[in-house]
Formats: sequence, C-alpha cells, structure tokens
Amino acid sequence: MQVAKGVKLPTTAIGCDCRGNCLNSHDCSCAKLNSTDSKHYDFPYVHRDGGRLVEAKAVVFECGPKCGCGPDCINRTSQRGLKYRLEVYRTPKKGWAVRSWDFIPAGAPVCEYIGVLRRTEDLDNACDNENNFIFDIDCLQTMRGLGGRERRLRDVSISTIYNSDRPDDQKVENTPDYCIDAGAVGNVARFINHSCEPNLFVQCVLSSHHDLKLARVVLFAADNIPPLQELTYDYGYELDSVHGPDGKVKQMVCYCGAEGCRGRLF
Ligand SMILES: C[S@@+](CC[C@H](N)C(=O)[O-])C[C@H]1O[C@@H](n2cnc3c(N)ncnc32)[C@H](O)[C@@H]1O
Repeated sequence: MQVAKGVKLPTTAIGCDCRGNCLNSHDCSCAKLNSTDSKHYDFPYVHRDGGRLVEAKAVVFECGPKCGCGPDCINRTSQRGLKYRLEVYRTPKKGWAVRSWDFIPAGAPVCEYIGVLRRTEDLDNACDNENNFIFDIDCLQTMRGLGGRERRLRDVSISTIYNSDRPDDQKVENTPDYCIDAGAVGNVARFINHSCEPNLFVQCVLSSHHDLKLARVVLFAADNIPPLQELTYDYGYELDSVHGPDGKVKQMVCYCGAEGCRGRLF
C-alpha cells in the first residue's frame, strides 16, 4: 500500500505476547479484541483450508508487527497474500473482471484492496470524479450493508467495536476520512466488479494499528465459489447518492445479471 502526502499512519499497536503461533484465545490479547463476550474469547478464524473467517464482523483484529507470534499464526490469515490463481478477463459490458481458476471455500480471504491511502478531502479537492477505483474506508457502513447486502451478516452485531471500553476506539462519523485510491496504483482487487448478489464480501481488518479510519479492506468469499465464476462484491452505493461536478445526480446501469439486480450501481 502506498501512502499519500498528508496521511499520517497511526502508531503500531503493542500486540500480543504469544510465542510461535497464537494457540489460546484466552491468552492472546489480539484474539480478545474480537470478542463481545468476556468469557468466550475466540480467534476470528478457523484453521480449515488455511484459515477461514467464522463470521463477518464490524472489524477483525489480527496480530501485527509487534506481536510475539510468527507469520504462520492463525490470527494473521488475511496477511498471507494471494492463495488462489486469479485471472483478469474481459467481459462484454463491464470491462475487465476477475475470476479464480481454483475453488474458493466460503470464509476464505481472496485479496486485499490495495492502492494509495488518501485523505478523502484531498480527493474531493482534486475533483477526481472519473476515478472508478476509489474505495472509501468506512467500517460501519460496510458492516451495516445496504439492504442486507452481505448474506453472512445475519447474526452479527455491529455494536462491539464501537463500545467505548477499548483504548484506541474511534468515534463513528458520517463521512469516511480516508480512502484507498487504486486509480494509478493497485492490485487485482481494482478489477473486481459490482454485483447485487455478490459472492465476496468486504471485511475491515486491523493488524498493525487500531485506527478504524485506516483499516485494511479485505475481500472474503461469502459462499463456496466454483472455479471460473466471476468474483464480485457489492459496491454499496445508495441509489441517487452520486453527484457529478454539476451537482446533478449521476446514474450507472448495472449489468451484474443477478436475479435480484437493482438495475443500477448508483
Ligand atoms: C473498480 S472498477 C472494476 C473494473 C472495471 N470493470 C474495469 O474494466 O476496470 C469499477 C467500474 O467497473 C464497471 N462496473 C463494475 N461493476 C459493474 C456492473 N455490475 N455493471 C456495470 N458496470 C460495472 C463500472 O464502470 C465501474 O465504474
């Protein structure tokens, strides 16, 4: 990830003092951050298939640079890079798209959204309206979803991370302060299209620091995904929420082809 001028990265979190791999969730201070129930701490991932997320959360706390554990720790599952052979291919109506040559099991991390970390206000100043590769870092919005856009969220509460008993807790605000701009610098995630019935979901992850506003954005499999099925996530636009430089509402037709397609991206 590149960092734009004016973005100050937060202090690195102290982390856990586990050794080797984090094995006991009751001893691991990172695992504890993921739990709402002080009697039942658990890692957010299970070991199956090299690590699968048990359930979507407002934010997942992983182990980071100052933790005592090593790179194979289960609580670093989203940090291990690409595991599946992803192909960027051309579609008739949506431009480039992404699919996997390998089967992807539900809950597996697929890729991180990479680009330049920018302040949203700098982007607005640049009037960069035609940049289709901006990802707003907005964990609360991501978690709430729009009309239940993430199927696996049903049983999940968004309250946990916003409780005030955490030292680095952040206040929830309406406009995201930071975004990831993959316009000029990015990875395969920038080619993943929107679908109204997606097979990926967006998960905010904190590993090196605990600032929600600068959380990492990782795409996880929402379902078991067969090889060669297009990978998609819900871009999460509210209809009529995007405006052009002239102030008029902008619209974009959606070609996701899902049965429940809303007809427009925005
Ligand atoms: C992040 S880019 C995705 C990659 C893009 N298809 C490309 O060729 O670079 C987002 C842009 O892809 C197109 N797109 C993504 N999902 C779409 C969809 N469901 N229907 C129509 N266009 C879509 C739109 O032009 C959108 O602004």
